[in-house]
Amino acid sequence: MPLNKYIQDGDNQDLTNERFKATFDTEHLATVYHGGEEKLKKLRHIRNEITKRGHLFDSIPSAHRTRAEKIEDVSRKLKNLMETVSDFADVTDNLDMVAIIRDVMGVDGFPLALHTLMFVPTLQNQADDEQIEEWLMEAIQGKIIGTYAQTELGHGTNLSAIETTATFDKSTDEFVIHTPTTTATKWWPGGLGTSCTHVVLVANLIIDLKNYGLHPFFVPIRDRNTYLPLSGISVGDIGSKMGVNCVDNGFLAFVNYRIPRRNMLMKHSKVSKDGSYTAPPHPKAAYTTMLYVRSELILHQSCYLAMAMAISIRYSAVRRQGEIKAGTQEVQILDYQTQQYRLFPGLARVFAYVTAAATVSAMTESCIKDLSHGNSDVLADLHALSCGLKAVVTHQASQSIDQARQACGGHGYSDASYLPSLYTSSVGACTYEGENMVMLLQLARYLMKAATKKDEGAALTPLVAYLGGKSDQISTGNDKFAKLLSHFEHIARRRVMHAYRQMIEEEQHGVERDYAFANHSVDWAKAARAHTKLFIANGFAARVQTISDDAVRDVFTTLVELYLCYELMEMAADLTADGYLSEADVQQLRVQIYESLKKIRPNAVSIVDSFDLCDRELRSVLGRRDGHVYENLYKWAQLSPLNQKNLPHVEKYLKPMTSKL
Ligand SMILES: Cc1cc2nc3c(=O)[nH]c(=O)nc-3n(C[C@H](O)[C@H](O)[C@H](O)COP(=O)(O)OP(=O)(O)OC[C@H]3O[C@@H](n4cnc5c(N)ncnc54)[C@H](O)[C@@H]3O)c2cc1C
Repeated sequence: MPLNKYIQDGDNQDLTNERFKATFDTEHLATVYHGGEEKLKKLRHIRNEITKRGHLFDSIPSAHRTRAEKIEDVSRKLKNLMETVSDFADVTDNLDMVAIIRDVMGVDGFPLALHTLMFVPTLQNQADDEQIEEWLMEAIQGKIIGTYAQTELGHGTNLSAIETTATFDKSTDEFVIHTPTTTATKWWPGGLGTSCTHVVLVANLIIDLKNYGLHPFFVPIRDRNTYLPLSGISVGDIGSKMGVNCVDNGFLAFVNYRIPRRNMLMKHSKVSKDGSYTAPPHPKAAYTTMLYVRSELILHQSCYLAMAMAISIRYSAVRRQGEIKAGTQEVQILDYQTQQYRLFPGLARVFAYVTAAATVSAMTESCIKDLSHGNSDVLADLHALSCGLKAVVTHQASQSIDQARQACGGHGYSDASYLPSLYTSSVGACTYEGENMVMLLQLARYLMKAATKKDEGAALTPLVAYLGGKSDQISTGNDKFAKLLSHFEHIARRRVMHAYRQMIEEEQHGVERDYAFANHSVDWAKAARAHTKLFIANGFAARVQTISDDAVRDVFTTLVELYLCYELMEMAADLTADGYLSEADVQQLRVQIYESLKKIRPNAVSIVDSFDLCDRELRSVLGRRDGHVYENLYKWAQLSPLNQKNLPHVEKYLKPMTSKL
């Protein structure tokens, strides 16, 4: 019995040969990747149930549809899904729902994406018990469809400049919602364009002319029967975008629109009938939704990257192009070291990010529990970390996906590969949920405080304890990765303290701290990246110890080795600066990368098989399990609507040019 369980008769022979090379049991790696036997079993059960339901599929690939048709297709599947999903899955289990949505909807989004990802979680975390009782079930059942409306035309990042107002009118016990200027128009919320009946609106709370800052409000915007905008509301779609075009991102403006006082989400802050305001117990209590969403985002990114790796690595085993020595047989492109160097670091990142997502999700859950008991000790650490992870993971995942696309040559550029959708969906996340550079600078401010503490000899929390270490103490312990991890610590410490010292020096010359920080923000952003990479690297390396299967642990160890060396080489200049490592040491790291590529090569296809992604989910002609790429690319092209007869552009413009009649 071959160790790779994805072999079937009739498959492309090159792919089958690859699968026979596996040194580990793909079932065992799939179990590790999916977080345990039970989870893998459940995922497969769900997939089988979806397979039985034809009304959850598309008959024509999405790439051949117009934007309106795509939105219609995903909406049909969504309605069908909502009617049956509870028969085969636990709708409150987030992992189940992520898998189902990815399978049925794909990665270009759907009108209720923000409803699931932001609207419902915001109600869960920020509505009080009575409000939850009133709205949550209807929201979960899709009787209320919502989104999260925060960004305005004029301001996204700078929340303090958000202009929309919610002014309390004591006489009627209502809030009056108003859009005072064009720039105050809400812009971007997913699903707002055509689909939502409600929004969680982020607006300035005004009581007796005093502005209490931004607060969330539950606001109906469309009639649930007619779908017409309610009086006082202007709403619509903002048009097509680089990607995620199955989401109808929208605009929204209000003219003195009234909602009851009790429509302010009041779990944390409250306004009573007489207009008195109660502040939240912890000023950042509402951050928990953000933490939750960011941990989800990291998980989504790891899935997108896993899909891109499965597509590009399988295709690279099927595709033959060129010869290593002239006159010999054309080689599988996966045999080129350059191809491996392009793809395998991305493969290692998949496992690194899955591990980081699981860790940060557990930390978030425990932080939310602590907060409910009034303990907010870890919130600052976790919030800062989540900013860094969001920025580093979305950026690197999208970079690796684009590398995967380029590594597939011309066919990678075709929508038939699904790589363009994966890239545009992944790269969008560099902007939403906190623009990446701004996220890094938020983490940098936390690191600045930590560096100050270190300077003052004060105690450091565990996540920044490395700042107190010394760079001349390269670990010589037995742990395989200890030395590499001490290099990560060195880089993070060096970058943080370098940015800090530059800033302090300016301060000593009379520059105010805010300006001194801003003048060194590039260095601070680099410090934030290094801090985040250290966290990911530590978690990934530690994960190896938890794997009991020897063969899987060997594969995992090689992936960790590649990950650590590759990320270190991306920051190589920091390693040789100040004589920390010699050129020869750095060359050794480079050699270790090439060795890891060689070790991964025979297992590459089996590793991506172990992601256990089915063809329906992958939506990629290049990434098909059976490897029959060429005949199916031909079939895919036949479905193009441009292959119809008598196209208007030909009839109206081209024929008159070419016709001799
Ligand atoms: C696909 C997609 C979906 C979205 N969905 C939603 C949604 O559902 N709901 C919603 O409310 N919003 C949504 N948004 C909006 C998104 O949250 C904002 O675009 C994002 O917060 C960035 O804000 P901005 O567009 O105003 O960019 P800006 O803040 O104007 O950023 C522009 C540039 O300025 C830089 N910059 C800004 N401030 C600073 C600073 N302090 N220091 C240094 N550099 C700075 C940034 O780094 C960036 O390079 C979505 C956006 C996209 C692309």
